[in-house]
Amino acid sequence: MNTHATDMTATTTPMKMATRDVHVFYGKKEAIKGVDIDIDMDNVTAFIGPSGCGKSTFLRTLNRMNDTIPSARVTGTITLDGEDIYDSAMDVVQLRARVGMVFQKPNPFPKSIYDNIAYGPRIHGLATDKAELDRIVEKSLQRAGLWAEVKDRLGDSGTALSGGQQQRLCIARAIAVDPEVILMDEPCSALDPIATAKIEELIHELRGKYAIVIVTHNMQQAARVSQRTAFFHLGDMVEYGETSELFTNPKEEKTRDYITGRYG
Ligand SMILES: Nc1ncnc2c1ncn2[C@@H]1O[C@H](COP(=O)(O)OP(=O)(O)OP(=O)(O)O)[C@@H](O)[C@H]1O
Repeated sequence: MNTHATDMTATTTPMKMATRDVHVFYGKKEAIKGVDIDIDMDNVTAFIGPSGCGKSTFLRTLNRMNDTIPSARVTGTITLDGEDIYDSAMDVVQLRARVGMVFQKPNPFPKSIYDNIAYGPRIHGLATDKAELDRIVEKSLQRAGLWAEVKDRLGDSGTALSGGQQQRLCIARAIAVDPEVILMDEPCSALDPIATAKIEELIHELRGKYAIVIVTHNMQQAARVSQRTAFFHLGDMVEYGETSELFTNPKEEKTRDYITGRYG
């Protein structure tokens, strides 16, 4: 149990995901050491902390992406709307549609822009005909702020777009299967400042429609895009609370050291 975590239970916003005593091991190495966190629908949650502290590892537990790493083992409980996502009855493909993910490096499929978006709805049977699929593609690209730029070239390859556009395409692809949660693992680290600003703006617009969790190295970015921040250090979640509070009045010394740059 992490005794330092800020008590967020006093808030009235609905909890979408909750983790209790979550540990992650890579072989014998313990990368996450008992994390309890509640993630609500209405806020963007940022995970910050020094390199190697376990932010990405913990993020990946939230949609069982760690299942793809043979040495990784997760213990503890993680729920989505109260349902245990590690239960053997959980359909992992379905789970990853409900809890979508956007990676550090934009990774569009080597397919057309249209097919990048249509892929998920097709395999999940979300559209009954072509017109409906067209509507999903348009709506997803609209939501990701990309429609105006690509509407006349939907047949072009997704990989021919700029890096920032590719990342918005990946966000649109996640949105297309109607997720409840979107996990973003340093989504701007490969982007220039203008493309980064567009993604940050997009995160603002998506807030409330999806529960959003973002891992970022960049504290200014966490301060700009999130309302809740969790600070990780050496596999522990040291502090979790309102972003404005955590950055101006941290409760833990380790958090203070990190945000004031005293921690290398
Ligand atoms: N696939 C893996 N196999 C073994 N160890 C791993 C693996 N992935 C991560 N680790 C280790 O787990 C720890 C946490 O790594 P993780 O990538 O989650 O940290 P992070 O905070 O996201 O770091 P960064 O900010 O540098 O991306 C590190 O010690 C890392 O070396």
